[in-house]
Amino acid sequence: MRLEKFRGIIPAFYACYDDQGDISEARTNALCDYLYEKKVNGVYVGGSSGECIYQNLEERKSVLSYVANRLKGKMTLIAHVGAPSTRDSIELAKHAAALGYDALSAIPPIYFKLPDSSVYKYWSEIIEATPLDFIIYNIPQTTGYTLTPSLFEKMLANKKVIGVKNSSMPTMDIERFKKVGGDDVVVFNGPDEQFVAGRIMGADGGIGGTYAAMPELFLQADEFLLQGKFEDAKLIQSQINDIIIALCSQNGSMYAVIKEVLQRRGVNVGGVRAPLEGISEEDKGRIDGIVQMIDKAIQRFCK
Ligand SMILES: CC(=O)N[C@H](C=O)[C@@H](O)[C@H](O)[C@H](O)CO
Ligand SMILES: CC(=O)C(=O)O
Repeated sequence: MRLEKFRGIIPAFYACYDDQGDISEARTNALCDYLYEKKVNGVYVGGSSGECIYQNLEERKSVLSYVANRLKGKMTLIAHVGAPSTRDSIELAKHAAALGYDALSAIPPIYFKLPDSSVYKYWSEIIEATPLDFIIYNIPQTTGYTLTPSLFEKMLANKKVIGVKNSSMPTMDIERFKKVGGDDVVVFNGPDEQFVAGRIMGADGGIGGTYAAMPELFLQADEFLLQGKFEDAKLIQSQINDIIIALCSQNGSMYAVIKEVLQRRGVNVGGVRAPLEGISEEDKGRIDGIVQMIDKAIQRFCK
């Protein structure tokens, strides 16, 4: 029951900037409202997609506040509080707890290659700082650190650890983490390109960086799985993957392209922060095509 709210489709929330590149409360609210309207199950705030790595502590705190003010009580709120130092991570964690977030999450320490003992200590100190539940974020391709089932098991001895958001590519990792944790933990699929496979291998839900560009399609994929319509789920995943490949094939970074897609879908969240690159003139025309792909897929699959 306690874990029931950590299921379904949980978009990773994007950084919302004004035209000067500062965090925008109004644009953050607009993204909140759009996602609420789409009936997603929750949001994951301040992760990779939130450009957390390019924001200072005050900025990250204000984003957490704006989202909680707008969405608290309307959907599940997960705060990503991973930061370079344990000290800053704890400060973010306490802020999220005071705002009433449903759970915390954090990547392992980055930059220095630290041993498992340091990773364990880092996560444990964040967890001890607040009463909130905690979701480990395993994303080896960006952090360079791979969570093993044995460290996961060790972390699970702490009852506040409720699961893992797994972004490694093998779907077998999802199956292994689920095996270690059983029904008492939630495992989220990370790679959006294999959402359907991840769910079949045992993921309870998904947290993803492209969900907000096309929430209708991920909600429908999840629905097909719940109904046992695997052929339909496979078809929609294939269509989603064509769209993700297009999102990643422009001059601008994937997030810049997604923000332009959102703009065309009626939500202005500004651009991306450097060193992420913005879209080019040539990208603009091609992004029209991506929006058409999304619209066509919605027409085809979503009733
Ligand atoms: C490496 C990375 O950022 N992974 C995200 C989180 O798991 C995904 O949601 C991707 O944004 C998505 O799968 C697109 O490649
Ligand atoms: C899932 C994802 O992209 C994030 O961490 O924000």
